[in-house]
Amino acid sequence: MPAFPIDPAPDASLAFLREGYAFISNRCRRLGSDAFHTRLLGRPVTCASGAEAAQMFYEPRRFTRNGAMPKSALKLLQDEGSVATLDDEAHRVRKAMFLSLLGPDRAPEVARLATEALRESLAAWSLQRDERVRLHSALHAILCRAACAWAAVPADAARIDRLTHELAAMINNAGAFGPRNWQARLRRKEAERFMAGLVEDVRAGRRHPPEDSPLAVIARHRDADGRAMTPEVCAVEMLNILRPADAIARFLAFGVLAMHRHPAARDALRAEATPGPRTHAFVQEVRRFYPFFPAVGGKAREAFSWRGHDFSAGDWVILDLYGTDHDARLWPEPEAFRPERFLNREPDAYALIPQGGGDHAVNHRCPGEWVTIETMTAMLHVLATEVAYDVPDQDLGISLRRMPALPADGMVITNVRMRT
Ligand code: HEM
Repeated sequence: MPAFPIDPAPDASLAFLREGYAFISNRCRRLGSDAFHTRLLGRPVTCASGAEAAQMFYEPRRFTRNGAMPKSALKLLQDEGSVATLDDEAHRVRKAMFLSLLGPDRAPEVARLATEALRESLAAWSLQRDERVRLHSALHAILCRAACAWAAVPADAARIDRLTHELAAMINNAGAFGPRNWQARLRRKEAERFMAGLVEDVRAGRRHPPEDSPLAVIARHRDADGRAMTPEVCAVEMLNILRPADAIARFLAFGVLAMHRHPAARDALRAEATPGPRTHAFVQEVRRFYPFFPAVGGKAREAFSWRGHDFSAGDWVILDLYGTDHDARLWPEPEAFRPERFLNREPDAYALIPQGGGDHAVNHRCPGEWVTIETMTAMLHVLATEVAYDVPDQDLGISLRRMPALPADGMVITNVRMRT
């Protein structure tokens, strides 16, 4: 007998699309349980929510990501051979490479490049006051430029423009099936060919990026078996470093929306001459409050028990990221935007999980978390303190059915002025 309640619907796929980010937590509430059994895409699955579920899910080596995501989404978001598809020693060694590139000591460098690029754009926008700036796409282009500079990817304005569109298509169409997904995959192939060519140039001595740049590190990395990655896998990992520019741009657009909706929270940022604890707390609350990845899936690698239910090897489990970040047991009044909850408090590794949970080195938790936090902190502080702007009439609504989510009109600002 299953230990958890069973969702009475024969297949919940349509309900998942209809309810989006709230799908798992709605059912957990209704069924009075932190986990339930259902079927998605015709396959049996256990969905689980909350910090204890995250602890169960992020037990090292318990789950693989292989077979846990539809192939159409995998092809756009990670692709074969990427760090996300590896397990055990192969994963540990590849992940260590990512952590050496993206860890806390490297994050300030990315934040500095991103902030410089932002300041340049702000100065340009302030000269054309009637310009409507759609912040999500504008910030994506800015971050893409900064990420290319940092990763040692040579790119002129046209190449950055193309790359920005290719990367955006990967994210926007990951949840789509059919022609839209195929088209995005074709664009991904173009980006991959370009990256693979750069890696071949480095290996042949035709190109000399800085020793500690992502391009150089990825080109010379040796996997657990002592072999270099193929140029194709190097290209996949280069995109894994560039593509999240879109993710950070989404969180920044949400951050600007939060400053607009909560002027007192924005004033707390303004009160800090340089980004300090209040700016940090604001960034953490943006990451907790606003939706990005709804959930993450894994397939059990061996049998284990949790809360009286026996899982078998091959069982499919989905962990509710968004619902855990809105769990009232962890976050009193979870639907209130309250940066103070993070003042002088570093969150538990299984409670705040917009980028996964547990230990970065031994499981699949996002290695880009430090870069995300540091970049958001620096850029939101600039947006709060160095410029003023108007937020014209627009649809600022966020549909929890649209994955990945965004304010409906992309967060438009106008009349950008430099603050003296
Ligand atoms: C808003 C920003 C971001 C969000 C919401 C986000 C979210 C996530 C999530 C949910 C995972 C999967 C965790 C799991 O499978 O358990 C992940 C993995 C990953 N992320 Fe991020 N991410 C962000 C930024 C970044 C950045 C800036 C980078 C790199 C520059 C990055 C690179 C990766 C990589 C390489 C993985 C796979 C790690 C592995 O399998 O071990 N992400 N991210």
